[in-house]
Amino acid sequence: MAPPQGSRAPLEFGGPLGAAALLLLLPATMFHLLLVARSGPARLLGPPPYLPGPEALWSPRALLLWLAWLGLQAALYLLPARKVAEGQELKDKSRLRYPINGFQALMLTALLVGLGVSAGLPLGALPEMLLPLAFAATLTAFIFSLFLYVKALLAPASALAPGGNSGNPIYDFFLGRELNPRICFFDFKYFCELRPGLIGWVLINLALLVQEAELRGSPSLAMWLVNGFQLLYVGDALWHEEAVLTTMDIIHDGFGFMLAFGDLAWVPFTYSLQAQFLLYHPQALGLPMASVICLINATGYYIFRGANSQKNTFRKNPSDPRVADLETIATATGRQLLVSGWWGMVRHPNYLGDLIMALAWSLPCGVSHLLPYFYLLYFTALLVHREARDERQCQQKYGLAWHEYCRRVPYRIVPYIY
Ligand SMILES: NC(=O)C1=CN([C@@H]2O[C@H](COP(=O)(O)OP(=O)(O)OC[C@H]3O[C@@H](n4cnc5c(N)ncnc54)[C@H](OP(=O)(O)O)[C@@H]3O)[C@@H](O)[C@H]2O)C=CC1
Ligand SMILES: CC(C)CCC[C@@H](C)[C@H]1CC=C2C3=C(CC[C@@]21C)[C@@]1(C)CC[C@H](O)C(C)(C)[C@@H]1CC3
Repeated sequence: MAPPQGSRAPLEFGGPLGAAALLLLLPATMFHLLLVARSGPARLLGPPPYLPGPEALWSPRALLLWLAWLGLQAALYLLPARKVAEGQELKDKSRLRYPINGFQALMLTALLVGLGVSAGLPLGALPEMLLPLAFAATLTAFIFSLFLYVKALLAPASALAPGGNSGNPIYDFFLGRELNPRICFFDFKYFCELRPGLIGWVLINLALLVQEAELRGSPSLAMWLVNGFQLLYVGDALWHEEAVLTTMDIIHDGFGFMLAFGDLAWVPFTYSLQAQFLLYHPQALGLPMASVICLINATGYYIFRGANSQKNTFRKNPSDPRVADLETIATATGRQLLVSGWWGMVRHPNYLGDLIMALAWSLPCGVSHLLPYFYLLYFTALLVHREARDERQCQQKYGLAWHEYCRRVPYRIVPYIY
């Protein structure tokens, strides 16, 4: 059994108490949002319209459907991949290998859903099952996180994450102990981060669009925009799948309840909130306003993609002609930091682009309700917190060079503001 490691790593999320609170608060928030989105007043800050009884949450059919979805995505993950990528170097100097077939999984899922619909599959009935499906996903996340916690007890010390090994079971269960839990080639964290939740999110959006068409004759322009923007975001993530290997979640965070619940339940059931809201609260959106919103989304996407691609290209090969002319700072680790281009504008240009897109996803829902702006509010808090965590890690990793970078690029996310 591996001894607890990293016990001196500073505790995050308010330590064990904070983690215990989040274990309850996160699922409660998700169910609150699901209930409020379909209620008339749709008040984000008001009480839920009713408290669902066990019969509204528990459905063997929904559980079966959810397990079948996970099974389908796992089977698609195991299909031959166009490429196998290597991850970052680990503590023991080894590198893990990852299949790059996420976009293929998205396409095959679309094909299967298309075939299902033409054979009579009632996709428009899915929105009625969101509550029991979310319950099944939450249950799965709890059980799966328990499995991950136990599995980590048998893992060698070198396989453990820097955080998540405090010795406090609740905290470690929440944060995740093992960095890259796997069975053979099947990497649980990498699979969950990009497949069932992200693809599930766009499928739920599509089902909401189909139900709107069934109810009102055709989908509204607002619904088309939300579906289109979020499909672009998910398609982009899967097209650039390899880039996820350099994100904080894969490199630094253990795999525990936070990510398991986040990936499997939170993403599909709360990120589809705008489409859920639109189904029950139709919005009239004119073409001029729709064009402005498209422009906002395109600007956000341009910054998000430009920044992420620039960093990934640079990390893979600093002499790549696309980044070779950029100014850099040398660090004691041998790695360099970009100090011009996107990364010379603010220290997290990719977060800025992501936030601008988040705004564009909410605007089609109008300004009469706060609820569709939940994603923007939550995401701002998540990214501000994430930026602070990354800042601490970079300070540790790069020391003086990081200070120099912060001096040269003083703003974190929004130029001249933050
Ligand atoms: N939709 C959602 O719910 C979420 C989306 N995201 C998105 O995921 C993406 C990845 O985010 P995340 O993993 O948090 O962070 P980043 O992709 O920004 O990665 C941060 C790392 O980048 C490297 N880095 C920082 N500054 C520089 C520089 N100047 N030059 C070169 N490398 C630098 C450092 O790692 P090193 O030096 O070791 O390479 C640092 O640890 C973002 O676009 C974010 O918006 C994130 C969370 C949730
Ligand atoms: C439930 C908690 C409050 C927090 C859970 C956070 C997770 C939902 C997010 C942590 C990092 C994420 C990323 C994406 C989705 C959300 C989670 C899992 C991402 C896959 C979205 C698509 C992007 O293009 C990306 C850059 C690949 C993202 C990577 C981080």
